[in-house]
Amino acid sequence: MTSIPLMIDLKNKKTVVIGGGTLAERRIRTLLEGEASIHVISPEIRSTLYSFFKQGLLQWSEKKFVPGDLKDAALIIVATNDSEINQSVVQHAPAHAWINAVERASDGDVHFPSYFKRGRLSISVSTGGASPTLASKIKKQLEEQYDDSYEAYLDFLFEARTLLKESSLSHEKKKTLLKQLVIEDFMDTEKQKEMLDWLNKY
Ligand SMILES: C[C@@]1(CC(=O)O)C2=NC(=C\c3[nH]c(c(CCC(=O)O)c3CC(=O)O)Cc3[nH]c(c(CC(=O)O)c3CCC(=O)O)/C=C3\N/C(=C\2)[C@@H](CCC(=O)O)[C@]3(C)CC(=O)O)/[C@H]1CCC(=O)O
Ligand SMILES: NC(=O)c1ccc[n+]([C@@H]2O[C@H](COP(=O)([O-])OP(=O)(O)OC[C@H]3O[C@@H](n4cnc5c(N)ncnc54)[C@H](O)[C@@H]3O)[C@@H](O)[C@H]2O)c1
Repeated sequence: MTSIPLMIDLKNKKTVVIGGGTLAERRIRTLLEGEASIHVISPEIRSTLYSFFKQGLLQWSEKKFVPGDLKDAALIIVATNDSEINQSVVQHAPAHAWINAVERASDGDVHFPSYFKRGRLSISVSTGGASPTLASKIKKQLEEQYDDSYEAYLDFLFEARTLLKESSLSHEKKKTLLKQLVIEDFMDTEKQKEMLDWLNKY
């Protein structure tokens, strides 16, 4: 399988999760960050998922999977501990839907990478299924390199870039400044303020 990384906005997109165990919970935690509309189909669900259900964060149908459950799904997470059921879900998935198959990734077409966020900065790591453990290890190393301070720095870069785009500065000057913002030491909040004040004049 050849995959490409893609950032996706799942807000209000119908996501059907078949199964309510450990793996379903891991996927649902990620999906909740993306504000997806989540519908869990499973005769039993873990207590954490039950509390999400009680808080109104997801819908839950307390029953076994039937093919009609997949109607209108944009994304389907196949996460039961029964291989035959998992295969049946994949077989009945509508052609338009994306599938994440936790038991055997190659049965689906979407992978979940290891990732972390620092505000607007997202860093994700995938090993193409070779070693999720290595992906997790690399992520931890990058988490140290790109620490919490990057959140504020990214907010600054966003604001500065927005001001630059709207400014009357020449195209060449804009290009030079965009490069300088990441080459020079603009992690310093004093320097950030000076730059924003300067940009606000143009
Ligand atoms: C990153 C992370 C995100 C997450 O799952 O949320 C993730 N797996 C994590 C952990 C982990 N998973 C497994 C172990 C046990 C040790 C080992 O095997 O190494 C550990 C280690 C642990 O638990 O710490 C076992 C395992 N994983 C997969 C299979 C099935 C298969 O290979 O087909 C099996 C065997 C199942 C079995 O035993 O039967 C498949 C996948 N796991 C993926 C992601 C996708 C590929 C990512 C990549 O390309 O690197 C993919 C394809 C799933 C998908 O996206 O659909 C998360 C790290 C969280 C973090 O960031 O800390
Ligand atoms: N991708 C990964 O990283 C990874 C890691 C470990 C395990 N796995 C695989 O993921 C699968 C799920 O593991 P788990 O630990 O979440 O299992 P689990 O036992 O915690 O949960 C299984 C869930 O499936 C539900 N279920 C069973 N039959 C069903 C049916 N007919 N319809 C709807 N729901 C049904 C159960 O009610 C339960 O909620 C296993 O097959 C395992 O091999 C994947």
